[in-house]
Amino acid sequence: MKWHEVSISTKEENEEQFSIFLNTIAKGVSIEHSVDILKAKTEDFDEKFRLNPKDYPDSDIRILVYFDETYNIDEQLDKIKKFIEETPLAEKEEIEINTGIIDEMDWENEWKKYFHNFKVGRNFLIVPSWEYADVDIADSDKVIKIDPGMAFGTGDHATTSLCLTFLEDIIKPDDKVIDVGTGSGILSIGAYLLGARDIKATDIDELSLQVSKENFALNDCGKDIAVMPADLLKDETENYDVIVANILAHIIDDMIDDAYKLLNNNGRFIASGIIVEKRDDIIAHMKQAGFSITDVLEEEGWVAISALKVA
Ligand SMILES: C[S@@+](CC[C@H](N)C(=O)[O-])C[C@H]1O[C@@H](n2cnc3c(N)ncnc32)[C@H](O)[C@@H]1O
Repeated sequence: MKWHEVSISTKEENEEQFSIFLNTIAKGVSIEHSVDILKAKTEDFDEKFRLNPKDYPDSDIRILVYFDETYNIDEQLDKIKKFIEETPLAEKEEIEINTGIIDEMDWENEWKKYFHNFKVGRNFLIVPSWEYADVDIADSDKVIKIDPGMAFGTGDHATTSLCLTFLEDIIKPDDKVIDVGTGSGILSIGAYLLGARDIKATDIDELSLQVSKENFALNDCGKDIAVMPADLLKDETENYDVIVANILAHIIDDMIDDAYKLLNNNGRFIASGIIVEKRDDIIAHMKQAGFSITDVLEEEGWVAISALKVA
């Protein structure tokens, strides 16, 4: 099947608003950060960059939006333009939109060009499953094999790596953990490698649940991680030592009170996916719920918060 690809180049500050809106109208949305594109360009002399330099911004982000061929692309472009007109966005006049047609296989595999093994935190080594046989592994490496497919969570997005960094510091052997919005399952696998044993991975997205199960099997922890559909912590009844969630700020906001209720004393809520502009509101709500904020990390405009429940 052929696909319409719409590419939108814009400031990184606009990422959250665009991604929320575009996910409601398109079949697929992928966000490329200029740092990653430039890394790929210098590491691989990326062919695509040389073919289409104008598609690649020197700074900020490029959002790729996909509609299958049954869509009327002009109508979709009108919706995008209306959204831009009606939404307060940074440097609107600089937003650039291009369109093209591609084969399905292209966009399902496109991101693989940019995904190679890399280190996160002190000891995590993230390895794309298709590279595993060729990677040198040190004794100290905690290897997460991953094939995210179309789910979120290769580990190289700041929101994910900040969570892994926090998990490295806080997980204790046999901790009971819930990973809300598991995506590819990467955070649950990280928690497992750090010694957590009673782990639940949830998501509202069916595809993510399927992909995470595949990744748990790939990392030989399928038996130790329960996977289930759930909307945040709304129907959760068990108690946990660690709750980790990398979702957007307004969604994190909806789960703060439930997280506090469900955590054991001295338990931690690791919350990520928060743009820097929303940090203070989220921290204020966490404190109001009863949490002590012990650490806040920031990278590429994203914030992750480590909140402690003390009785
Ligand atoms: C940014 S991804 C994070 C994936 C992975 N945990 C990581 O850190 O890379 C957010 C995930 O949250 C899921 N999600 C969004 N809203 C949710 C909700 N209300 N309840 C549970 N999961 C949700 C999405 O489907 C997506 O898989």
